[in-house]
Amino acid sequence: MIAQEQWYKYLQLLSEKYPTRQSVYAELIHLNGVLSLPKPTEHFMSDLHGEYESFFHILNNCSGVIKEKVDKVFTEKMSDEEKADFCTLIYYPLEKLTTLKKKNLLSPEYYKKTILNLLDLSKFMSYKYQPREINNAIPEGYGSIIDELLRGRPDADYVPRVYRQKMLDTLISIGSGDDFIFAFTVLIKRLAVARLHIVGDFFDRGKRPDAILNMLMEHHSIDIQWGNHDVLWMGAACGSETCIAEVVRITLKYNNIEVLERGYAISVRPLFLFAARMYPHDNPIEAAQKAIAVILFKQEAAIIKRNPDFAMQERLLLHKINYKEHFFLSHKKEYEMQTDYFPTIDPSAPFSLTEEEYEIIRGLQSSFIESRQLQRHIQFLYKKGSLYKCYNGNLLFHGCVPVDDEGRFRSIHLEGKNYSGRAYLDYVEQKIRQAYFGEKDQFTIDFMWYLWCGINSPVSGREMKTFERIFVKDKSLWEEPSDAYFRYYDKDWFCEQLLQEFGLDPNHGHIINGHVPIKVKDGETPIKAKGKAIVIDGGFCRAYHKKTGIAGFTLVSNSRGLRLIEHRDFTNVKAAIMNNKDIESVSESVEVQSYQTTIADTEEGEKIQEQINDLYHLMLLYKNGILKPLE
Ligand SMILES: O=P(O)(O)OC[C@H]1O[C@](O)(COP(=O)(O)O)[C@@H](O)[C@@H]1O
Ligand SMILES: [Mn+2]
Repeated sequence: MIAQEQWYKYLQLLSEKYPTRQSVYAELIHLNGVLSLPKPTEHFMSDLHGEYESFFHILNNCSGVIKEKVDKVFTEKMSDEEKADFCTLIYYPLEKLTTLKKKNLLSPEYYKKTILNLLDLSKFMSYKYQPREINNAIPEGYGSIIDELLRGRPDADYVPRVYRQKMLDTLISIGSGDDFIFAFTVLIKRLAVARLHIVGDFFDRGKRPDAILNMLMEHHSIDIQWGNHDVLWMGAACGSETCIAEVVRITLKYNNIEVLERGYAISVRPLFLFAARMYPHDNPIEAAQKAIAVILFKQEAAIIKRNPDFAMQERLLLHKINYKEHFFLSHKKEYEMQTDYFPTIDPSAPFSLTEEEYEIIRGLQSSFIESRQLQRHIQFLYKKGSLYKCYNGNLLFHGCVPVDDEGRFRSIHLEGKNYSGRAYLDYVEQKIRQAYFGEKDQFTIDFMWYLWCGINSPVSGREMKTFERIFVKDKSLWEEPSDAYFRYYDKDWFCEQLLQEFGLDPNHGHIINGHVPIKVKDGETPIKAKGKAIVIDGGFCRAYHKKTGIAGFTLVSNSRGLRLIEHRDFTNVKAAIMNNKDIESVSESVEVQSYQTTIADTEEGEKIQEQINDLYHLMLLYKNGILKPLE
């Protein structure tokens, strides 16, 4: 009864928005039309790892999709060179126009020809959008004119052509050609990719994660699934000293101090000064790396000791170094070390931080907490991000869902309770949010570090061996045991079980992961379990190109199915602008449907269907005189 009253109240409210019969009819007709449009295109990428330049280009060329469309529309009209030139204009309009201006090549004819071409391309690409959406995709201020132009080609042979011709001539003669070209290029990019999903790992290894985030903060439609490197930086921004030490260590390892100092105004000078005194024989970067690594392992020990639930006692390591005879003792075996010089470790109390080490980490901690730019970026990750996402029938997450050796969801004991499967991921997500927005108790902050490197962490799924990788020569100790998940995601039944666990259709859904670089050069394929799972870590970052043999993937989901685009190496943005040098990309179908998916099949479609139902009932209330419409 109550529910019915509430619904009636809701319909009354709705009648304020649609006060007349005509307005209800119009909206019903519109929404039913929308349901039949093809599903908008989604792009998925992961593991960007600070690789700003190539990602910047890929975002501008929409993973190669713009070139494909240009090839289709202008096959006969343009030479290959002209097409490449036109594409560069769309990718980098401001830079391209400036170059042309310098060469005195910007004539009224150029503007006219270019705007007409942009118009043709926009029209071709807007077929699957409703007019309202196209309008929303046009940058503010240009809406009505671009909309008018899109309705018909100014040189077409029918009545309104004179009118449109005049519009075009005027906008060129008053000098707004540049503005319109720019607006068209924005529109084209928005039409090409209706939704962008980034399946984790923005940070570390590459030079400019900060620039990537700045760029994505302007994106019109994006969601993010956090990766282990993201959670590490989120933990650092929450003030976890251990996460901070690890962030600083990785940044130094890749010689990326600029990200901290210029990008985030976090000074590493005190650490460098301290390290130079402690390790006078090393170069400054190496000294600082060692100094921060020792701080890191001391702090990790404190976390491990106070959190038995993490079951990481095996990762207490500093007491296993024999400081006199210079070896590392593991399972009763002696291993040679990279260094025997540990001036900040007292062998009788190896886990204790020195006064100076305390000071350094405290100093870094306040810089991380006070960095406005870092906090802005982390808030963006929280706002647009989540641990996993169910979107249009697919399941997106960076790493894994912990399972046992038989592939059954493993039960994880934390804070006095057991969690498994989806409930475990929900618990983890809630903790990640609590660490930033809720009560910052010790466990919650420690857990952020655990999520970075623990075997039960859904974003890691590995037991990391950072200490061994830095200090022990024998690489057999570098191997990182990983969750059985990574052995099972190639099995159909396993993927089906996982999709079901998340309430998705096991026959049509896909699992989309990042995290594990796919060694394409060794014949490995990102397509697992006949396409039920797709692992899209193609190694955007340069440091990993050798490992994968390529330079990243984009997975594309459109109304006809799924395809995977494999990107090749990229020179740089300057060459792209000056010589029209695009990233080479090869595309492969993953799944081709005989039917076309429409908006009715998507999540947005479900919402629209609900709106239609409500409007239909409002219409009945008007018809039966229960509510009185305005005449
Ligand atoms: O290749 P690097 O930068 O030395 O890092 C190696 C470490 O990074 C990790 O691969 C984690 O990073 P990813 O999430 O990018 O795989 C660890 O498993 C490993 O210990
Ligand atoms: Mn990862």
